[in-house]
Amino acid sequence: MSIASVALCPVYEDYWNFPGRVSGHRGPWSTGSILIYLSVGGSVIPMRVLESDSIASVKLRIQGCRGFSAKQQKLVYDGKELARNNSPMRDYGVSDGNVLHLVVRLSDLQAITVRTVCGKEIEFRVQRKRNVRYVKQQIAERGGGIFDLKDQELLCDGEELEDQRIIDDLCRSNDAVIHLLVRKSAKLRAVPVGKDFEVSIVASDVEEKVGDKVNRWRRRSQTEKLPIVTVNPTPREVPIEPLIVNPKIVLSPVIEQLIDETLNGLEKGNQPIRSSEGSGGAYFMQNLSGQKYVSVFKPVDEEPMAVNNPRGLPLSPNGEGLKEGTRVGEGAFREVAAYILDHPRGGPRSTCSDEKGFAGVPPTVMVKCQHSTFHYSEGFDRASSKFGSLQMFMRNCGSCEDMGPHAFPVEEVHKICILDIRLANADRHAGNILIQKDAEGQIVLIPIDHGYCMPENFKDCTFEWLYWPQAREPFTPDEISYINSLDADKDIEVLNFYGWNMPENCARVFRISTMLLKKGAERGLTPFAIGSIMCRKTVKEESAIEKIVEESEESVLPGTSESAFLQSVSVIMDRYLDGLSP
Ligand SMILES: Nc1ncnc2c1ncn2[C@@H]1O[C@H](COP(=O)(O)OP(=O)(O)OP(=O)(O)O)[C@@H](O)[C@H]1O
Repeated sequence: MSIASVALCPVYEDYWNFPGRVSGHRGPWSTGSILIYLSVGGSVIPMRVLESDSIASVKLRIQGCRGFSAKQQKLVYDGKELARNNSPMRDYGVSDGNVLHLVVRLSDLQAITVRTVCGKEIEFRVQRKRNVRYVKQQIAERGGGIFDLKDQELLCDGEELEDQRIIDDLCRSNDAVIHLLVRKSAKLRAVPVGKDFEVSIVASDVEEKVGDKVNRWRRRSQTEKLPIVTVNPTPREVPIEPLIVNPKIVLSPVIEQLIDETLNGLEKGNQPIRSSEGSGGAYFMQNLSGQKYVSVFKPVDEEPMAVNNPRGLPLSPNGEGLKEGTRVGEGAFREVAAYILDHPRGGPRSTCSDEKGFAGVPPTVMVKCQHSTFHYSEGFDRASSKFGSLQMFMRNCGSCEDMGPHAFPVEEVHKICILDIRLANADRHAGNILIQKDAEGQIVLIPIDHGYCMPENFKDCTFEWLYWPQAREPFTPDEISYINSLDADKDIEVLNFYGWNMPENCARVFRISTMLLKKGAERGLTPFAIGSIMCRKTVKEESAIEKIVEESEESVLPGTSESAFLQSVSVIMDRYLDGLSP
């Protein structure tokens, strides 16, 4: 966006009120003071900063003035995310008069915790736009039928909350304690905790009943027969169907069910709901009853800087994505590739298997989908379907952004470290790991959002877990044996079979990442040590792996085959790693 076009947009008066502002002219500002423009939601906010200000401090100032939590902000300049919080603005080339795009990730979901007196918890998240009745339905459903809908009463300040009351209004305007009464012998109490509220049951005999019912419900769902999907048996237009490029591919039952349930919801008229989080378009797809999200659809044309991006990000000038070495429109392939390559412990799964992968990437498939609620910059085009990734919606009680890492089990962190190192993930922030609790209350981490995996270079590799203590623990023998079983060449073939012919540069990065993971694990290096080799400390300072690649490039003659080049990388990498050992 040019300054000329900025002038046509409404300008907020906040400029005059920004803390730290002394007067209207540049004079009083110390050297390095620049005026930038924040473009957010169709408005432009001028802001004076220092070139030496870190990204984190700029985000904090935005938080102070606009109220958006720094953690929920994403700043984009010149088509790139300013992802390294400790780096100064100048390292990203931001200078006087530049326009930065601010994407705010507002949480769509309100976390609710129902806790029994015995400490058992039922956790779920509801969309903020939902009403009190919906919350009651969820409590009834999650409680395995113990809290009948008709028995529940939600109270606030002694007043009964009507079923139509919207959750967002309730949580925003009320700091008071909310009580949920169950007209049997149980009483629940909800207390606001930060932006969430926590509901606890005040009753003595509930726990056992909840356990029984939940178990019975689980048994029932396990024995339910999976519906068989028929993929467009007639030429009639269906709202969603899988994209299968290789006729040898047989969809696994879990993928069939995912598509089928999404189709049922669409055919019933349950609209996709656009997430207010994220820098691209992501839609929560509902099931038949409209009571549950079953999947998340991310259309390729709504990716950041793609033509129909709903977050107002400008078009990419050269086709490069928000992260270095990625391409706009390829995010969906990468999402699917991460699921395919997340092999179970026993090795790659067959196409019709739905065995869970080592890291637990949710089942993901490429689909073609049509709906008028999707974003079209130039109006809905009835004739066109959108292509994109469809991923199973994973029940969760928040993301790692909402919680300190200390409670995460080491093996849960390690499985994500292994995935990210292999795939040279350029977007592993804490919001991209969901938290679930299993039947025993143990934390399970779910990696999502793999649209920036397998880039063409290592420049933007970022791993949130690098700062977590678990990453400094050594790999277990089990993990090492999984790492030993990995084979980058075979993985590339597998992706080829699924129709993704990985570009040469991406394949090179992928092979080198796998090589580093294997060599590092063999030498007893921790995920932290290996991850540190892959990540830059600052925007400008090259990582060790980049230097290894550079040295290898210089050491081979032009026209050298890829395998000879990789051989050279292997030798230089060995030398580097041996130098690290005590
Ligand atoms: N499989 C999933 N199950 C449950 N929720 C999901 C799933 N995938 C994405 N989400 C949620 O959907 C919202 C949008 O997802 P998306 O990955 O686009 O956002 P994001 O991680 O914030 O993106 P970005 O990295 O661009 O900031 C987030 O709230 C995310 O937690």
